[in-house]
Amino acid sequence: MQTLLTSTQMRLADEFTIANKPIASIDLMETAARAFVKVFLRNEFDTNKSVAIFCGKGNNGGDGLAIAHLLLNNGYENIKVYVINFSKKKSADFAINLQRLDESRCKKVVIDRATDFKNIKADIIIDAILGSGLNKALEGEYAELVKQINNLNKKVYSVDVPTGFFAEGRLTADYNGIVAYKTICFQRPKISFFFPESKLATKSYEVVEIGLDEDFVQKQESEFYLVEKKDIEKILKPRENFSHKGTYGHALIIAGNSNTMGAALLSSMACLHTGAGLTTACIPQSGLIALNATLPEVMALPRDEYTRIENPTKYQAIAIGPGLGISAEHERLLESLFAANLPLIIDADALNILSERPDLIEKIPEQSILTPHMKEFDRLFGEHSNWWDRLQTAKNQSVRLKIVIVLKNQYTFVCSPNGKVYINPTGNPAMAQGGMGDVLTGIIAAFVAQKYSSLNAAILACFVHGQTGDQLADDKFVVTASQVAKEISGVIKTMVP
Ligand SMILES: NC(=O)C1=CN([C@@H]2O[C@H](COP(=O)(O)OP(=O)(O)OC[C@H]3O[C@@H](n4cnc5c(N)ncnc54)[C@H](O)[C@@H]3O)[C@@H](O)[C@H]2O)[C@@H](O)CC1
Repeated sequence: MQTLLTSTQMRLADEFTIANKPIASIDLMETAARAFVKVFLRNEFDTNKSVAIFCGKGNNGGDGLAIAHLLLNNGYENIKVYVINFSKKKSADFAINLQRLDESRCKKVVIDRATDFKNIKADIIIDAILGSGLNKALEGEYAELVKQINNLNKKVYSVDVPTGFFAEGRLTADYNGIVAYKTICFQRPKISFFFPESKLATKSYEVVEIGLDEDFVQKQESEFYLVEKKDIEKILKPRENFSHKGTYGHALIIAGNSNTMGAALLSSMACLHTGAGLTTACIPQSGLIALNATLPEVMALPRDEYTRIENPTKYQAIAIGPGLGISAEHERLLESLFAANLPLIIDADALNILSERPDLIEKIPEQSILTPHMKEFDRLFGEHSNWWDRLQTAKNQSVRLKIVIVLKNQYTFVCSPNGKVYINPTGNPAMAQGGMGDVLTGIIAAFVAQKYSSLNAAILACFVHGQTGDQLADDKFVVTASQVAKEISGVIKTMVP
């Protein structure tokens, strides 16, 4: 897992590296600039293009000056640096790089006021005005300057973070910072990049290594971790010799209704392909033919309004909710499962039932896994106007109720009872289609059945679900839920030790 750091922690990592490694602060800045330029050159290899580099007077601006130098050395002839002189304060490394620039042949313009700034003819803009040192929203001259830069409608590359964008914390819809085409950020992605609001600030981002002390970075106390493929490979267990269906657990999927039987089929299909030893679908009579015709390996437990799950302990995982329908009978069924006090996987309509019965939320069995999307989450725990606040609530509720909350989005947040948030990096917009959540629920159920802990099951499921979608999206505009369910086993195979 990559530990994600706040801006303050990044500054500490910077100081620690300078104090403990044989590297001076100005050389660390040079390394960062070089790493930026490497990516920039890969994206914009045409040295005939003209580049305008806007530099503030802090270290972000210092990076910009070093980048100007490097681009000149890499054959870009048409480079112009705009020094934003709105404050007297300047950082020491900015001052060193400004002197270096003054000794070079690079063109430089000093901007004392936003109105000094006239039409810029450059093909590309590099934004190094303010970086992670941002301490308040842009206003006055900075806000005006940024507005003018955005109005140029040029391709903007931001250094480390778009000017005006908070690297962590609440993001509001009235964002007035730089709108970047790409942000090339240092050592770790910014926590804010995982929130949907970040699309107002940058279309994409790429992280570059700048030589900060990795051990120090990794050991920082953090609430946010980014899951990596190597973590998944470490958690996944191979199928053992002499094992049998009993080894891999029995999953029960309580799902489907007359008009939403597909949800039960998708969930069961995903559970099957993720390796549960046995899968039983608890569905209404009306779905039996469909189930038997499409998923012969899955057993049926026909459901009517009086159904209770007799002997729930015979299942190693019980998931409830996909396409279930909301009714008094289903409410009673959920309540009876809670009474058995076994961890459950709770999705879709089971979540909607809970949002109508706040008293039941208090009775969710510990170690259960809830898989809400944004709307389901807000129905359960209250309206939120931004993702930062929503995630804080998810974190707090996970700790309070001792449950795992899988808050679904392009980057899904897995909130654990230990207060940590594990961010899933896989998945893509081609997967934005009905049924995808049902598949995720089936995958989680299969991992729980195979005796992974609730947290690991959720982390594994989100990763392989997204990874399967990513592989399918390589040559597809849209990826359907059943395609993901069917391919999942092949993807897991590539990651099992
Ligand atoms: N690990 C690190 O921390 C490294 C950081 N580097 C660069 O250093 C940057 C951070 O540099 P600094 O801490 O000098 O800060 P910045 O260069 O981001 O900002 C400079 C100063 O602007 C002022 N300011 C903040 N918000 C403002 C606002 N809304 N309006 C007007 N002024 C405002 C603050 O006084 C701040 O110190 C990073 O983003 C990165 O580009 C790199 O040089 C190398 C390593």
